[in-house]
Amino acid sequence: MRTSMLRSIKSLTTSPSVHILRRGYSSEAVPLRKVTVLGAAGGIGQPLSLLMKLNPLVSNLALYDIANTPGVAADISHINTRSEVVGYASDAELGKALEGADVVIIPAGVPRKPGMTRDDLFNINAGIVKGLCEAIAKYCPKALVNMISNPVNSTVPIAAEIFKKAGTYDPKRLFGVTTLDVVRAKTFLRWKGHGASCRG
Ligand SMILES: NC(=O)c1ccc[n+]([C@@H]2O[C@H](COP(=O)([O-])OP(=O)(O)OC[C@H]3O[C@@H](n4cnc5c(N)ncnc54)[C@H](O)[C@@H]3O)[C@@H](O)[C@H]2O)c1
Ligand SMILES: O=C(O)C[C@H](O)C(=O)O
Repeated sequence: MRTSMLRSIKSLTTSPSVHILRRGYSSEAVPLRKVTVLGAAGGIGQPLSLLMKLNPLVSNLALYDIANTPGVAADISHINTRSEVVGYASDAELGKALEGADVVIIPAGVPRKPGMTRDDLFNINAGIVKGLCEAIAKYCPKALVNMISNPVNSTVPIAAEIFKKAGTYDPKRLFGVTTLDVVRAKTFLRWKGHGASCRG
């Protein structure tokens, strides 16, 4: 009886299914992490949310937007990866979207249309970012905040001021995505260097 039991255990521990179990066990050791995307249904928000859904480090994905959230959240939730997806569709649900978030990514706002300057964007996006950051200070003051909404060199300082006012500011927890501007600047400089006119 004892020998056959040992044999069974041995066969269990060497069978391919155990490797799967072991893998399953080790993935459970990955800590729970909630990521909230504010502006999740937009041109940037949708592919960004998809990438977050593919990230095995994310356990909970909260998708918030004032328009089109249910469809986007449903589509993204059908991807068979670890994280649970919940969509939040109105101002009244913003607190729930943010509660417990470890990381908040903000692509909410308007993008430039032909003829608009970054100043025009500022006039609209500053107010949007202000409201969202006030909610972050209230519902997830310790979260890492990654700003995408442009002009990012103004929206990050707005976020900083909101957090300072709320007493939650930590410069190590506030980020802005500047890659686009850096890449553009390099391209325009190269064009200048070659005597070509700046387009864009
Ligand atoms: N930093 C960068 O590298 C970079 C690159 C591209 C775009 N952007 C900026 O990102 C922002 C989004 O661009 P896009 O192309 O996705 O625009 P978009 O119009 O496609 O999407 C914006 C989304 O924000 C939502 N939104 C508006 N107000 C909101 C609010 N108060 N709360 C939550 N959601 C709100 C809209 O409903 C929409 O779904 C723009 O400001 C754009 O300039 C930044
Ligand atoms: O260039 C801009 O200011 C708008 C555009 O959506 C972008 O951020 O690239």
